[in-house]
Amino acid sequence: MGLHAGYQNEVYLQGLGDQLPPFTTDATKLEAVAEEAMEPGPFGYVAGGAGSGDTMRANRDAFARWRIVPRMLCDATTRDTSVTVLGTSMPAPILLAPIGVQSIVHPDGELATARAASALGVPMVLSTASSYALEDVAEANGDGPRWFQLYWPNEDAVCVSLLERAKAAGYTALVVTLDTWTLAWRPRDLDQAYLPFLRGIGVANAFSDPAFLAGLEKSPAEDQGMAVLRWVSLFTGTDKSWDRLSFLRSHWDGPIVLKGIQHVVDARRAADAGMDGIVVSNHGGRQVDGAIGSLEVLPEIAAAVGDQVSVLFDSGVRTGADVFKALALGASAVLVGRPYVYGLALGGEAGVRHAVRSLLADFDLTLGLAGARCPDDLGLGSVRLSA
Ligand SMILES: Cc1cc2nc3c(=O)[nH]c(=O)nc-3n(C[C@H](O)[C@H](O)[C@H](O)COP(=O)(O)O)c2cc1C
Ligand SMILES: O=C(O)C(=O)c1ccccc1
Repeated sequence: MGLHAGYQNEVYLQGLGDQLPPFTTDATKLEAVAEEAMEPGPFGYVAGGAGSGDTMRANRDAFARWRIVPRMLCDATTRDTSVTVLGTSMPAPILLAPIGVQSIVHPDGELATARAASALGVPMVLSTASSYALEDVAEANGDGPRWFQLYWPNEDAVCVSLLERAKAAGYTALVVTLDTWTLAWRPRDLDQAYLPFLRGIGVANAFSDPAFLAGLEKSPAEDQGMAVLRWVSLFTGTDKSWDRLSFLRSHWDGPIVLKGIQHVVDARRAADAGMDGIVVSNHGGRQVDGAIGSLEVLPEIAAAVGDQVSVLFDSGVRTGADVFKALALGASAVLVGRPYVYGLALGGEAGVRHAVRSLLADFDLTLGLAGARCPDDLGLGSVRLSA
């Protein structure tokens, strides 16, 4: 048996003692379940996408078009889902995507996520816009694997300071997000006039950063509004260029991954720039409304650069079958976003654990039932485009 499939037995056995799982094991229903429990502002912020939601739908539609073609009599009873990506070994090719401002859904926010991730050995990618300082999240994460997501500040001193702090706190890889240099038109948030930062959430890394604080005339305690504006303006704009990646390289000695790649030419540029990895992602459909479904571009990007850089994938991963399909189409691992945030909203640390264990078990079982023993067994022959 695979390690994670054991959660299936655990759930059924607990049923003998009349105990049900804390909430649904169906990640495609999680959003509806979470909506009942969440405040409208935070729920809309998490669930929403750019514009009409077209790209969010495209992300899911792209998964539905690919079908798994199972194989039989493969002796897939004993399975090993573990992989090593960019020097980080993980129990399955699944990481927790960087999600900012998690305290809007649960007071423990990223601390709870960090504890759940560490208990499972699943890597978390901490957002620059976290609600707790990166050092506090690292402490909650303990020995767990962790990467840091960078929203690349316009001031080099602040950038270097964040990188040094992340390194010192044990984050081993840097994920540089390129697709969110300003927030898209998001009607769901606009209609409620709801934006977390303006309410002073997601600024913990700024307000604990000496280089950031050095640029303020008044402390955040004296003038929170000015401090928030400075933080927001640091991440707004596109003055960076491909040749500036060498700056990050010179201040970060671990792997660097570019997140938000959708065009094969950009994937090649990332490889040419000496990056270690990319995340094929459209930010969960939150940035360019009308953009192509992220899974649609994965095969061509993996074919173009898969032998030079680690190709990770996100946007729309919900089930074990989705993980399977992304790996078959060339990803070495996937990041999952909203599902674990709904888990956090519904049950704090235990909720994240349940949501992630459900995905791990579902993936492990799908892998075995389709006739594969490990992620490496998957390839283009494992799936087919349906009409
Ligand atoms: C509420 C929310 C906040 C997010 N914050 C960040 C962030 O701070 N940094 C980042 O790189 N991506 C952020 N993302 C994007 C995720 O990392 C990821 O790309 C996306 O959620 C994947 O799609 P999925 O939610 O369909 O799994 C955020 C996504 C959501 C839903
Ligand atoms: O909302 C987002 O998608 C996002 O990436 C973000 C950006 C800054 C702060 C918090 C989240």
